Amino acid sequence: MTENVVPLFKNPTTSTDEPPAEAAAPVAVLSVVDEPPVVRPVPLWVRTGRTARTIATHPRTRTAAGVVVRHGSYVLGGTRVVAKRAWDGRTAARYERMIRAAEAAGNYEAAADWEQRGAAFRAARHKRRMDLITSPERLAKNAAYGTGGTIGGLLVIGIALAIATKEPSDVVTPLMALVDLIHFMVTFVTVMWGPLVAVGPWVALAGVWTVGRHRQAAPNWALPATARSTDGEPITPSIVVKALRDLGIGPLRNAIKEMGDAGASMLGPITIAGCGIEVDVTLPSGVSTNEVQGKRRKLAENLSRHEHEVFITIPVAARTVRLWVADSGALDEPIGPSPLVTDDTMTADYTKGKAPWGQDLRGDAAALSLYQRHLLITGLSNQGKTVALRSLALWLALDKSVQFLLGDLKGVGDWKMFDGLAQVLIQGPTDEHVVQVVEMVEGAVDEMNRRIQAPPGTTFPPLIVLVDEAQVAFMCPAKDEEKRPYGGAKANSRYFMAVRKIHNQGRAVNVLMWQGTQDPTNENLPKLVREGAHTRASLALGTESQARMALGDKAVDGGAAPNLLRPGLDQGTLVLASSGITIPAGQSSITVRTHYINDDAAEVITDRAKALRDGITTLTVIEHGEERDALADIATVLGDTPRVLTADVLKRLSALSEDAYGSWTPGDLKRVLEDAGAEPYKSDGRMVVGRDRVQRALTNRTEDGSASVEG
Ligand SMILES: Nc1ncnc2c1ncn2[C@@H]1O[C@H](COP(=O)(O)OP(=O)(O)OP(=O)(O)O)[C@@H](O)[C@H]1O
Repeated sequence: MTENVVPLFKNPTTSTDEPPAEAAAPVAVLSVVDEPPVVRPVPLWVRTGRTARTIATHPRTRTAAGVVVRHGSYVLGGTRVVAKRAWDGRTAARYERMIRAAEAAGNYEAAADWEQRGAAFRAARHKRRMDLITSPERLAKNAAYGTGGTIGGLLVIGIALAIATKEPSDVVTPLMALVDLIHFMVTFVTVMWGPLVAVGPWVALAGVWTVGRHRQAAPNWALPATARSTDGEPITPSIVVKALRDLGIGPLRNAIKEMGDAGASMLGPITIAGCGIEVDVTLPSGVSTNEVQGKRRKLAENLSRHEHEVFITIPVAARTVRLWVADSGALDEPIGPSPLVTDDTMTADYTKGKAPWGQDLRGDAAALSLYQRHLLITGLSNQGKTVALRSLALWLALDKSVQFLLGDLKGVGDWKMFDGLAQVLIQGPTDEHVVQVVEMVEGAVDEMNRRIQAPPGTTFPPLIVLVDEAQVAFMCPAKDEEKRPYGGAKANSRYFMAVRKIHNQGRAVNVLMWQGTQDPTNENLPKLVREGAHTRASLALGTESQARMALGDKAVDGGAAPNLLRPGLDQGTLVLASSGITIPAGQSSITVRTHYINDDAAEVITDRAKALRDGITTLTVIEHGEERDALADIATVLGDTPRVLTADVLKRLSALSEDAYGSWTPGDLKRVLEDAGAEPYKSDGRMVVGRDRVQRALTNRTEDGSASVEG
């Protein structure tokens, strides 16, 4: 086997099988042993220091120190509190403090009131003191009368007893019983005095310790971990005052210091509001409401809450901010299902009803009126915009008079349940889809114009023109044959102009524009379009400038902050500025946590909505070349003018409907007029169309509509 082994080393000197020959022979090995290193002794003071540090930093030492400091502080703090209470009870200190607090808060009326109470207290105290001067004499007299009376009374009882028992010695029996009682009490006190003196101070100590413990009167580090953790702590007036004091607003801090313990006088009552509390704070003069609003995060942290759990709004009262503070973590709990899902008998009323959308932060139902209001919902991607917009449409669909034209420029099926319910449903993200959606919106503009021209008093069914992911339309680069862009925000941009027209004039004739858009910028959501919406809602957004785009400056200046919602965590929570919802007085917006209606539930609701209507065939593409009555259109463009040049008629026709007449030649016009018996004729050497001829032809023409044309 050994011949098969290939050595891996040049001259292997050892083999695993045979030990080397020299290893067998004993060899005397001399080796140099290094001197052991000289270990210098550590000086005593260093060792002592180290030991002291080890002992001082040992967890047990720290725990022991914490216990000692904690309980010592409880006693000291409790003594301070008890002494202060006693001092407050006997002096006018409380009144002085309240006067200072009221003055610091700028509330001079309250200051005067406290001053009056203080004066009354002093007068009463003075009277008591004056009474004391004459009291020893009265006390002595009273004692003499009392003793005499008692002895007299006991003697009378003794005489009655002696007569009854016929035993003269019984006269003093009651008196002797009193003497015995006094003797017993003296003996009792003598016996108990020692233990009382020994125990008394300890009882007093325990009393002040309990007061101090109750007030947590110890440094934070010395408190037990459970008391130290302020997470989820209920909000009390002193916590709010402390949080405000530590906001870093100089005048506020000074005013609160000045007020001392009376700082809570700045606060209104703390009331339970939904899953949190609400309190109004009247700020001292010199502190503005928006200074406090600007410190939301710090205030939240001072209250041991996350930023999104604290809302600061400005109510009607002057110099007042309203704080809403959520119970810790309460906003992360889901809200219940929508009544649209739970109540399958629910119907809607476009004019008078309100869509059940969710809950406000107070936990009250948040319902939105959609009557004659254009709508805009924005938010970052995947925050619940489509679901929120769809919830409104689902409710409104339960009013059978409502019609929908629907463009979903994402096209992944979020709106597919509206097939068979909406008049038009375009779904898809491409430029072709945008073209279709633009034509759909332009169709709504035509409908709006027809409605506007209808006789006064005509009522119109609500027509909701809904475009989800509208930013795709604004950003679309496609142009039509005349080089007019479908997207963009120029004067000739087709989507932009159509939306603008509906915004300007649609409301009164119930043609309403609803748009959902993502991550707004000036490019994908032009200013005029943002501001044309009456109801503006925003889910979580990236920045304050986006919040301003979404909701407008007024709402953001009033405290609306969708940019502070947490993307991902606050899905479905939106900030809303609208006259269609009840917003607490003085606030400019309201935060709504919307119900989540998933696709399946949405389908159930649309099935109900479809059952309310006669079958609707939904168009999924816009048909070009609508049927038009050419002769009637010619009469329309002639108006009141007796004769109009054929060239001008052509121009006016193509302005009326580009699709139908844009490609017409003079020959086309001539043919239609000749067919109707109203052929053009020459006037002053130029071809004209005569109004009377057209009118006569319209009157005479047969019912089969021979003048209709397809463009
Ligand atoms: N009210 C709600 N409550 C809780 N979660 C919700 C709510 N609404 C939506 N969500 C969650 O958010 C997800 C995204 O919702 P949705 O599709 O409406 O977002 P989006 O903002 O329209 O997104 P994109 O802009 O990307 O289309 C849903 O799948 C759901 O998980």
